[in-house]
Amino acid sequence: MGNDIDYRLVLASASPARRALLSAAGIDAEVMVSGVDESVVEAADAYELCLALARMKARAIAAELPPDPGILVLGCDSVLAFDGQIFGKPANAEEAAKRWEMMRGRSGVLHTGHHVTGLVSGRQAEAVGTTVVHFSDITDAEIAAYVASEEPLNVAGSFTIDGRGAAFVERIEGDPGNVIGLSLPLLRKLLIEMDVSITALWRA
Ligand SMILES: Nc1nc2c(ncn2[C@@H]2O[C@H](COP(=O)(O)OP(=O)(O)OP(=O)(O)O)[C@@H](O)[C@H]2O)c(=O)[nH]1
Repeated sequence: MGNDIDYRLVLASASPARRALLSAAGIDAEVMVSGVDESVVEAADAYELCLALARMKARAIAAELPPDPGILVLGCDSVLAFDGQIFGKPANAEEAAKRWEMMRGRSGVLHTGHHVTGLVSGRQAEAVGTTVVHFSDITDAEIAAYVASEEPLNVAGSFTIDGRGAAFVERIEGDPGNVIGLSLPLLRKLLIEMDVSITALWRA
């Protein structure tokens, strides 16, 4: 990919947090939600699952776009690997509470799959960001209040590190953005694989 192309990013994700991370980093991504059925994807483990889903989301949007060499499509998917299980978003409040009863005082690994594809070049780059998350040993009352806030119902792993959930995460090992939903240092490296500088995506 040459440097004389006017690149812009299409984010194949409904996640407001992902869009906000990009915007804060100088990148105004156009959002196109793929609406793919994530349940059809089988994968051996959390790492493979989030990568396959990120790839599926990006490719679904890429297939809808005109062949513009400047468009790069980014798909992401986040899951928590905990105690041999894969936690996406909880099905309901009961599941969120049950998860926290298991997670409190222990740690899990938040995996976020990233897939970038160029429309005309057909080039693509993908990787999984992993961040270890150490949860506080919170009380039953705190779990009940957190679930009642509804925050944990819409996020992978039933927790956030930048919302109410921040009070319940002792520390992390790795990129915080990766937990929120998109790792910018990882995106930079994927773009380099495609001969694109992340600075080329910065708003003027
Ligand atoms: N703000 C915030 N959001 C989080 C955090 N952890 C996970 N999430 C969100 O949880 C959601 C994970 O579900 P995904 O299936 O990856 O993404 P989605 O929101 O369903 O959106 P799509 O990409 O369109 O599927 C994403 O929106 C993440 O941004 C966190 O610590 N903070």
